[in-house]
Amino acid sequence: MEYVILAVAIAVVAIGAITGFVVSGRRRKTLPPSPRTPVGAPPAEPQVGEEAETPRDTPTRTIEEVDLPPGVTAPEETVSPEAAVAAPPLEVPEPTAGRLVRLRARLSRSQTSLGKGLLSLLAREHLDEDTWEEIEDTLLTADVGVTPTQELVDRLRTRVKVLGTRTPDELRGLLREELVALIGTEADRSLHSARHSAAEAGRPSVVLVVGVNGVGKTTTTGKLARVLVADGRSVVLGAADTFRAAAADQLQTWGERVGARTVRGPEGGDPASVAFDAVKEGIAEGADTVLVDTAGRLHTKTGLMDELGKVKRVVEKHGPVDEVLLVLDATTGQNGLVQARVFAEVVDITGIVLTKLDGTAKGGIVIAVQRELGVPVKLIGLGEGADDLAPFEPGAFVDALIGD
Ligand SMILES: Nc1nc2c(ncn2[C@@H]2O[C@H](COP(=O)(O)OP(=O)(O)OP(=O)(O)O)[C@@H](O)[C@H]2O)c(=O)[nH]1
Repeated sequence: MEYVILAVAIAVVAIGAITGFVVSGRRRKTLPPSPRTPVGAPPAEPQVGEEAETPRDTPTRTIEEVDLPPGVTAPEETVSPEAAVAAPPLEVPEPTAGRLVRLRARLSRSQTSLGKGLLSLLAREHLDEDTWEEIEDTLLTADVGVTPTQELVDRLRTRVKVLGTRTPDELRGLLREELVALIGTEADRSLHSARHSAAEAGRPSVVLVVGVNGVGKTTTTGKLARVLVADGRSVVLGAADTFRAAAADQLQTWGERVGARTVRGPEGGDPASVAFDAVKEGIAEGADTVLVDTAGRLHTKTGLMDELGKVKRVVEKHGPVDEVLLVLDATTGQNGLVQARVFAEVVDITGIVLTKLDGTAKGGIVIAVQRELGVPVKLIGLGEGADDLAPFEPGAFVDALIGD
């Protein structure tokens, strides 16, 4: 019996010893001591379980740059840590109502030459032929245009005669009425920027922004996004100016400031396809308005003008374009009218944006360009600031010119 107990005890001890050896052997295999490489010796082969070193010759990639393995899709709501930290707070643009009144001082050059010039001439005691000619010259110099100038002078002559003696207030009232009538109060100057009804698939309004190089198209598109956001619209921007490298970045920056997504394409890519994609994105997002900035083009270059027609046709595959805004630089005078004519032959212009009215004494271009195209001025640019684009109101504009 004692032998049996002894044999069992020996067997237990032997099994324990064998098991302990195997486990510790496994541990050793799992965590081998990291071999130190002697100086000058070739680097040792990496061992199983060692941390792989970052290769020194390849730049570090961010998480966005690393492709997912096939079959794995990225989660929808992934926000990169950088975006979460760096995203600047969204700006709240100023309301658009009364913007022109706020910016009236910016028309100072036109105020002095057109508004004050006319008032002081009309205030002369004797309104002889020479004075009427001076009035005419003042209007022509301010780019009012020949026919509208003639109409205005004829009406003023008649009314001043009827009036007899004139006080400064009466004169101001008279001039105001006639200038407002010349600009016109009947036209619809609102921008079609609301979503279409469910009957029209609830698609967004589409606004194309066109014009020659450097008139301020891209900045106007950016400012217009702010105008629309200020009025409660949601906006998608289309950077179809693939011609000028910086234009898409510029537009995207404008958009980011007010939370509007910018759809862009490769540099030098097909503008029509960017415009098409922007509208598609606007539909997918359920946006109110899609604003498409197009490349500046010389109105004398037939190929580029044809391309603009194509942009419009391609966008129309989603449905009719609601607005085509022609941006004109008010400081270019008669040249602006020539541009307007050529653009109107290629696309149906629905509204005019006159930029840089702060830098000219030729505020009369508002009247001339409307006459030229038979299309209303809808917005005016009065400076380089983000909220220096104002919806155009004839009464407020004339008040700014002649003082109220
Ligand atoms: N003073 C003043 N400057 C303006 C106004 N609108 C635009 N600008 C300036 O005009 C310059 C040209 O503007 P952009 O928007 O780059 O012109 P663009 O028409 O897009 O140019 P392209 O892409 O070359 O066709 C910029 O310096 C703007 O700040 C305005 O109402 N007043």
